[in-house]
This record gives sequence, structure tokens and C-alpha cells, in this order.
Amino acid sequence: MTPANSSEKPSTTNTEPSNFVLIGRMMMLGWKYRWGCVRLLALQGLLLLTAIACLRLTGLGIDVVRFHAVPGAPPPSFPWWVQLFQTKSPMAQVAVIAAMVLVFELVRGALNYIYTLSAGYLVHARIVVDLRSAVYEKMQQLSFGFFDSNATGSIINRVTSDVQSVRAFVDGVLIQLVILLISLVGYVSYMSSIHVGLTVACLATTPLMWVVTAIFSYLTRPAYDRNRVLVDEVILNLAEYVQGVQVIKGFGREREEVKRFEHANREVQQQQHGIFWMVSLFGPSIGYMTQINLVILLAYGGWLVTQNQLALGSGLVVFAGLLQQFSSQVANLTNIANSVQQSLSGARRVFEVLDTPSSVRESDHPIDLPQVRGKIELANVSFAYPTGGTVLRNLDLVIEPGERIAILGATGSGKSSLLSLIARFYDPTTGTVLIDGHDARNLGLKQLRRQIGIVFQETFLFSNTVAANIAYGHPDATMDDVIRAAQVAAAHEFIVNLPNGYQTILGEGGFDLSGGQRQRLAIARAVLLDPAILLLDDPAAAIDPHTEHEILDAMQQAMEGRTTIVVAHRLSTLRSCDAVIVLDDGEIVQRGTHDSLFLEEGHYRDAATAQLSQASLLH
Ligand SMILES: Nc1ncnc2c1ncn2[C@@H]1O[C@H](COP(=O)(O)OP(=O)(O)OP(=O)(O)O)[C@@H](O)[C@H]1O
Repeated sequence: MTPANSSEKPSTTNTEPSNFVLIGRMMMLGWKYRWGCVRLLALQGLLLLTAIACLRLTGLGIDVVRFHAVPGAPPPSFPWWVQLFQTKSPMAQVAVIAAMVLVFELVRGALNYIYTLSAGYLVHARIVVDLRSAVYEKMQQLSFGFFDSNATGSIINRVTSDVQSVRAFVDGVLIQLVILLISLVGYVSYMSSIHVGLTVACLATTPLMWVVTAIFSYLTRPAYDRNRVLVDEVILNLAEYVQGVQVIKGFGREREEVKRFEHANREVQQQQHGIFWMVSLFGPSIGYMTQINLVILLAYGGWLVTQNQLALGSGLVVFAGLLQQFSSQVANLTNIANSVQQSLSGARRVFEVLDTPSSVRESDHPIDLPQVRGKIELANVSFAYPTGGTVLRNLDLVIEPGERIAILGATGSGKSSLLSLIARFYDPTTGTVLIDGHDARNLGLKQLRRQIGIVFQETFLFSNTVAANIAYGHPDATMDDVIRAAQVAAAHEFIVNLPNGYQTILGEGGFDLSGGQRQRLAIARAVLLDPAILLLDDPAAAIDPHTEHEILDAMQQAMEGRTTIVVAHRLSTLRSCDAVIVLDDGEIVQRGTHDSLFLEEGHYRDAATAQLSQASLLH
């Protein structure tokens, strides 16, 4: 069996996937959206053709004017698609050419509009949404171990920003590279058809640009990796501030927190400054190299025109236009190289999540157990958290269906951990948890958890109505069911006094409840499931003795016929259970009924006596 602490940390410590592997996986991702990509490329192809046509027409216009204005100038060469107008008057020829340029520019505008819309839809409405859903869905399958091993900031950053970086590979790299390639082939072929020698001379700096780009890419990668980690830190600070705002304000630590946040923020700023510095240097360098091409064109091309070896309009001017377009495409290399590195950093982190195996695995052939009777056995169970040492040691325990067991133990003795193993939030490191005689690992996870009602020490409420919060595990429950569960948990009375009763919105931006009220909602949530097994992790911790009594009375009926394990410290709860086990440092040190344990020397009697003497002092 896999030890719990071996698996759910994303594989940053294992061998990292190579750039080739990451690029291959991102290409596969692009393949999923191939028809959307083909559409974009087709649009780019049309844009390229219309751009060349516009240039060709402009050059022709100049040659027509020159032929009729400059004596001895060579006659213009009409391409086949405008030869129809060759016989018209010079003014008519120029007018037709100008009108055609306008029409082509209009078509280009429309094509550009459709391209922007299509690219936006493909990237933001499909790729990002799909990828984010895949990462989020995967996180649902990962066990608690994953969340223990990864900081909140890193998890949030992976779902938001890193996913964006991966999609940037599709629109910022893959599509752009193909566009670049199509454009280069298109422009270079056309330039060669005008003058091969001039083309070779003008493109002499291109290999150098590729080399500079490759060096830039290589140098920026570590900076982008580091950037992701620093941004994780900023998000973590923010998340902790939101979660811990009460503590921060309670201890008057706002200033220090602001400083901590500023420090993290400044680190990102400084580090990003370094990246900007590299990008800023690279962009103009490439731009400068493309301008060298223009100088060569003017010198060599100008000479060819004076020698009548090249037409001025359809030769030199068209060439200059093509070179300009070519240069802007090559300059786009800066963005592509930048996007490649950002995407690789993001992809590594996104694929780490998608590839992380869940340490709590669903069995390939789960045993069908639609109705659990509620027998729980722990056979020589030991457990260690992924990030820590052993917290439960060699536990042996049998709980019969319908039995009520209380767990007593000092803080940190392993009570909550024991409950987590029964609900299969974690699997034991060694030993077996059996439900109705079956190894819990062989049962369907969902089926098992649906039959276990859990009340945690701290209750999380969703930003939704009171009714929806109670019906969280059973969204199809009727309002009557919800009210009945609330009555059992002694919550009905306070709920009907809320501003909108069961429809009052809770959670962030909504109505807040007291600790005791939240706990009662959690009990109602568990009771509504009508579970065979109830796990109550110290539900009375935040409730005053009077309310505790109310809840205990109300729950007696609900507990009837269910196996209940309750972490408890109050004597009243301990007494009401069939048996009590006492945990000390992860080991069961005592077990028995309240009466038998009270007679024994030990932990239980000490705790019970302390409570009794406290109570007598109060009376
Ligand atoms: N997610 C976790 N990752 C690593 N260690 C953990 C985790 N949760 C708990 N522990 C450690 O496991 C030990 C047992 O914790 P557990 O919460 O089970 O104790 P407990 O008896 O329920 O304590 P309390 O009465 O304070 O709730 C403690 O030492 C605790 O620090």
C-alpha cells in the first residue's frame, strides 16, 4: 500500500518534465481545438493575400503614373486580374486601382474583425474555461493530502493565472508561429518573384534574429519560473489576510500584515522588472536588425531601379512594403519567445496538478454497498500525515452497528485524524479500516461518504441560503426534510427568526451566524443525509451547556439505530454513549463505559473528576 505521505505533493521534487514533453502536451491540447485553429489560420491566409494584393495595386498605380509622367520610363506590368483595365485612359486606370485598394482594405477590415472575434471566442470562451474546469475537477478528486501539501496561494494561482499561461501557448505561440511561417513563405516567395538577389540581400540578417531569439528564450525561462512562485506568495498573503482578518485586527497587526504583503509584492515587482528589462532590450534589438534590411533595400534596390533592372512602383515600392510586413512579423518573434517561456512555466504547474495521483484512490471495481449497516473496525491502524510524523499508532477497535462511541483525549492526541480515516479523507499508512466487514478502500468513495454524516469542529457555510446549506449533501431534499433536520438539530427556532428565515443568504457578503448556530446548521446538514454512520467532531465545543443539552436531547432520536462516533469532553455526552475510548498521543490507552472507566485510575477519571469539581464549585 502507498504510504499517505508519498503521493500528493505535485511533482516539483521529482524529475521535472522536459520542455519538449511540455510542448508536446500543449500541442496535444491545441489539437483538441484544431478546427478553431484552422479557422483562424484560414482567416490569416486571406489577410495575407489581401495585403499582398493591396501592395501590388499601389505599386501598379505608381508605375502607371510614372510611365505617363516621366518620358522613357518603363511601361507598367499589369497582373492578370487587372489586365481588363489596361486599355483605359491613364486617369481611369488610376481611379480603378484606387477603388480596388479601398475595396481590399474594407475586406481586410472585415476579416480582421472576424479574426479578433474568433480568436477571442476560441481562447477565452473555450480553452481557458475547459482547462480551468479540468484543473478544478481534478482538485475535487484529490484527497486532503494534496491540500495539506500545497499552499493556498499556489493552488489559486494554478487555477487562475497558470491556466491563462497555458492557453497563451495556443494563441500566443502555436497560432502565431504558423501565421509567421505562412507569412514568411508568402512574403519571401513574392519578394523572390520580384528579384531573387534583392530578396537574399534583404533577408541576410534573419538567421541572426533567430539566434538572438533562441538565446533570449533560454535566458528568460528561470525568471518566469521564479515569477510564478513569487506570485503564489502574494496570493497566499492575500488569502491569509481574508481568512485571518479577525485575528489580525484582534491583535492589531494590520501594519505588519501590510508590510508583509508589500514585501511580497515588491519582490514580484523587482523580479518582474528584471523580466521587463530583458524583454525591453530584446524587442528593440530585433526591431533594429529589421531596419538594417531596409537600408540594404534602399542601397541595392535603388541602384537596380536606376539601372532599369527593377520597376519603381511594382518593384522597389512593393518590395519595401513587403519587407515592412515581413519585419513586423519577424518582430513578433519577441512576443512569441516571451509567450513560450510563460507558457512553459504555467504548463509545468498546471500539468503537475492534472498528473498528481490521488492518494485516496477509487477502487477499479468497488463493492456495491447501497445500504451500510454501520459496523466499523480498525485493524492495527497507524497513520501519518503527508507533511508530518505518525499521529495514530496500532489502533484496534470494533464498533457494532448502532453503537455510540465517544472519544476523549488531549488536544493533538489524534481524535480528528481517527474520524478522517473512517470517512476516507486519508487512507491509513498501515492497517485497515473496515466498514461492514469490507476494506474501506474497496468501497465506492461517493457511496461510502453519502452514508456518513460528518460534523467538523469548524463549520464551513457556503454563500447560499440557510436551506441550501442544510441540504448541501442532498440538494433534492424537500423543504419539509430541511425543516425536520433543523428541528432535530435544535436550529429551527433561530432560523425562523433570521431576516428571511430559511431563505436568508449566509456566508461571504451575507448574514453571519454565531459559532453555536453554525454548529447546529452543520448537525442539521449531517442529519438530513439520514446516514448509517454519524461522525461528530466535538460538536459542543462552541455551544453553551444549556444549548448542548438541547442538542443532545434532540439528537438522541436521530442517533437511534446509527453508529455514532463523537469526540467529546463534556461528561454529559460521555455518559450518554455506550462506550468511551481514550486516546493519548495516537494510542488507545483506555476503553470501557463511563461507569467502568470512572472506577479505573487514569486519564478518564482525572478528566471526569476535574469536570465534576468544577461543576460543584459553580453551584
Ligand atoms: N493536515 C495535517 N497535516 C499534518 N499534521 C496534522 C494535520 N492535521 C493534524 N495534524 C497533526 O496530527 C496530530 C493529531 O491531530 P488531530 O487534529 O487529529 O488531534 P485532535 O486530538 O483532534 O486535536 P484537537 O482536540 O485539538 O482537535 C497533531 O499533532 C496535529 O498537529
